Amino acid sequence: MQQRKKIAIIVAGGSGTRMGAAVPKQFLELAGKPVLYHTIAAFINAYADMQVVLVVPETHFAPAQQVLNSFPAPPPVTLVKGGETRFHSVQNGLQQVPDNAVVFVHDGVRPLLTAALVRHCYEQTLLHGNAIPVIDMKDSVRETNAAGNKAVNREQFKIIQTPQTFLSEQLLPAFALPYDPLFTDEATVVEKLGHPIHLVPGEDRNIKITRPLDLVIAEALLRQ
Ligand SMILES: Nc1ccn([C@@H]2O[C@H](COP(=O)(O)OP(=O)(O)OP(=O)(O)O)[C@@H](O)[C@H]2O)c(=O)n1
Ligand SMILES: C[C@](O)(CO)[C@H](O)COP(=O)(O)O
Repeated sequence: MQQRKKIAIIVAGGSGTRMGAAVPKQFLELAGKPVLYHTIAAFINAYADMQVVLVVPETHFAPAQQVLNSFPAPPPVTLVKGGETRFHSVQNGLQQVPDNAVVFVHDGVRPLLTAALVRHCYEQTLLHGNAIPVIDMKDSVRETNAAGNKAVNREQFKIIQTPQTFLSEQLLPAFALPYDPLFTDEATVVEKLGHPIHLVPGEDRNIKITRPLDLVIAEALLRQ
């Protein structure tokens, strides 16, 4: 199968409101290194020819550069400024993407993904055009509405993770669409252009660090 350029857009342009820390959560320490260090390392360890586009708030270029300087060798990373929402941060990152690439879009605050997941997403994208990692729901689920609530069959639902991975010819035109607040991930945007979305198994450990408890869980998982 023909190989393609590999570009990881790591979105870390948020402010971490729900974490409530003094600095955005992507710069907090996790097992002795910033969260972002672990995330970048997972991608560059997956493929020798991986190129990373790191999207950070314009106000945080200096701490982002410090993270990059802490690698044993300079990593292949381009810094790009974040946007108003996650969608706009992805749009900014996409400006660095060449044609004929496989593009991974990953939350900077999911530092525990494995290189195996990155490689599986790449291979599945070559076969299916995209690959979206998902895990099963563990809890019971109810739908709420104005009238009250009702149980739903959880087998019909999946929890969506990143890296959401696409051929560049699917992702680039999709992000020319006007912003819609329902675009909470890339699959939703690409689906809007009519592309079927190919789900692949995600990883339980690939949590999104959102609140203080998530950092405690991530630390425990890293020390396993
Ligand atoms: N304008 C934005 C908003 C979010 N993100 C990134 O998208 C990922 C997932 O977003 P989320 O967990 O919601 O991060 P925050 O927006 O920082 O958190 P909060 O919603 O609590 O403020 C994070 O890596 C975050 O940095 C981004 O690049 N640009
Ligand atoms: C992209 C994502 O991580 C998939 O689960 C999620 O949609 C991000 O949501 P957030 O509201 O930006 O945290």
